[in-house]
Amino acid sequence: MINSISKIWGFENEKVLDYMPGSKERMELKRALQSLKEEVLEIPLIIGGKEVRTGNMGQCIIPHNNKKVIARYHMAGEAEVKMAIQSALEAKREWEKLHWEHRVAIFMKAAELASTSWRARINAATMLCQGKTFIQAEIDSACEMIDFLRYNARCIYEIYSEQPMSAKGTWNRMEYRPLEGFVFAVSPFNFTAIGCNLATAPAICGNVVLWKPSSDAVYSSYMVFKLLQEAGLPDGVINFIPGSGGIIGNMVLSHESLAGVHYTGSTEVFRTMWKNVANNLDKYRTFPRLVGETGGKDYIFAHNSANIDALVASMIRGAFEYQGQKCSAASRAYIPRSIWPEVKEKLVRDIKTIKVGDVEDFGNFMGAVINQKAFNTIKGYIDYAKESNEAEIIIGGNCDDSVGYFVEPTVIATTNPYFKTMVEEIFGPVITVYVYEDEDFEDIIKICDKTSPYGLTGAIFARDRYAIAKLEEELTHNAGNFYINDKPTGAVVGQQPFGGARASGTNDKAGSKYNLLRWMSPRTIKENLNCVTDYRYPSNME
Ligand SMILES: NC(=O)c1ccc[n+]([C@@H]2O[C@H](COP(=O)([O-])OP(=O)(O)OC[C@H]3O[C@@H](n4cnc5c(N)ncnc54)[C@H](O)[C@@H]3O)[C@@H](O)[C@H]2O)c1
Ligand SMILES: N[C@@H](CCC=O)C(=O)O
Repeated sequence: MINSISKIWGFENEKVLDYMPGSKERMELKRALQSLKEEVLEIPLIIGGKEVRTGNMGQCIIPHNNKKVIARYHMAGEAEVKMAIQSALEAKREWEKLHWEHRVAIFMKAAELASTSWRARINAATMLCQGKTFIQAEIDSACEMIDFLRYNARCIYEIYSEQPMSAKGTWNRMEYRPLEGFVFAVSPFNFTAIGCNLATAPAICGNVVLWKPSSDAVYSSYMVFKLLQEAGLPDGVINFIPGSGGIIGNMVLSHESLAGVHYTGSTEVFRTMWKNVANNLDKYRTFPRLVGETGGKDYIFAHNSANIDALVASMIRGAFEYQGQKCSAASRAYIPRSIWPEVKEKLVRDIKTIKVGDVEDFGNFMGAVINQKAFNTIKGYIDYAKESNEAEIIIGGNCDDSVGYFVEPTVIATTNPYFKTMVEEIFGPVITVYVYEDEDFEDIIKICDKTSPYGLTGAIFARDRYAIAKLEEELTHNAGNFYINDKPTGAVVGQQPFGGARASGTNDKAGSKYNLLRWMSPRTIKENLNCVTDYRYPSNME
């Protein structure tokens, strides 16, 4: 329908299903888990819609059952990267001309599939591949992914509807062109939804994409890719190229047609990519857009007026859900001395009840961490605290990688507000508490602000409104997502646009208009309806 302007109506977040015993969703999920484990999948690259096999293989294992291989995947090398760029640029010709309604319809269809017939399979894949409990998979690979797809469609409609004013005798229009070239989407292991959004947000704007998923999330990312194909994504619009980040990154970032990087992952890798782009700057046809959402050292700051039960529940959920492997995870806390004894007692009492184990047992609150490297890093931080005379382990601290990469939920208390585990991102189930004297409240806010280089999420707990106002004002720049009397995790698409600044990234707010605008290059078109036919001004006329 070329001669129409379609409206995309309101947006509602996908409902989080509760998986009660005996429920339909629980039975479907159990069946999907069983069926996925029965085969060892062989995952090809997908370039121009065709399966490509290189024979250079990686493997996908289950984090909580680390001898169990669920897939082997082919890794891209130089030839495949070249092929993927060529196929993307070929697909671009038709894709960018396709009327936006047809483009958007594909992603709305993908959301519908993810909400219905694909829900159990993608959630099961996320549980096995990334070690998520059913509820953590549900909020990620079902709800957040569906929300990203639907909300982006809605935002496209709103952006395209924004048109400039026109003075009498002229007609001004804004055309929201896709970028010239291709976009490189590079995703982290920890959210299936983020991988989907990194690849599809530029594509919904009319761009073509090379998608390199994390080696620890190839399995679930491949399922997402198959879902997009079923939804009707044309060949070559997104090309799926798992493999080594360094090898693929170096080749892609030095290509003249690189138009943008859509990245989520560690700060260190984003810095490497940015430097790589800077070194290649003279080659590019256009300045590439660099969008990167990176690490965090997220905090909970309590005032002595805080509701202690709410504080404790948020510390536990914020620090230990998905084993602390969220960029938003609470990993440092500032607690006033006057309430610490009660906070500590309740924290220890509740953490003792946390069940850690195989995520297929729906009674477990936590599973294993993603891989051996992460296990070793997290254990290293815990060992460091155990050996320090500035810290003590309040609860937890044991690690066991014999069956899966299990780390107990761990609370460290330190006497040094700049202790290593108060500063560095750990990305595991470890939170460090600094107990401050109540009268030092204002000084400690300043310390909280400058302790870590990151600026992603932060949560404050207080009932005193002056304290809330003070914290909100003083901590303006150290969190892009700031929570009052809530945990610092669990942002919802359309409700709390997500992202942070400082070392946490470019803060382009994933799943929002701000992000989508980065994948568009607007063209302003002025048409004169009443042409000037004489160069002279009226005052020049004799
Ligand atoms: N701010 C956010 O929204 C957000 C969300 C999720 C995760 N994260 C961050 O991601 C990190 C955890 O994820 P991870 O362990 O998968 O991150 P990572 O940095 O190890 O990897 C991210 C991606 O970069 C790729 N990569 C590695 N080297 C590369 C190179 N030289 N060139 C191009 N690509 C390269 C990896 O293969 C992977 O696909 C944490 O730091 C976390 O805070 C941030
Ligand atoms: N958006 C997610 C975190 C994504 C990073 O890992 C949250 O708000 O918890």
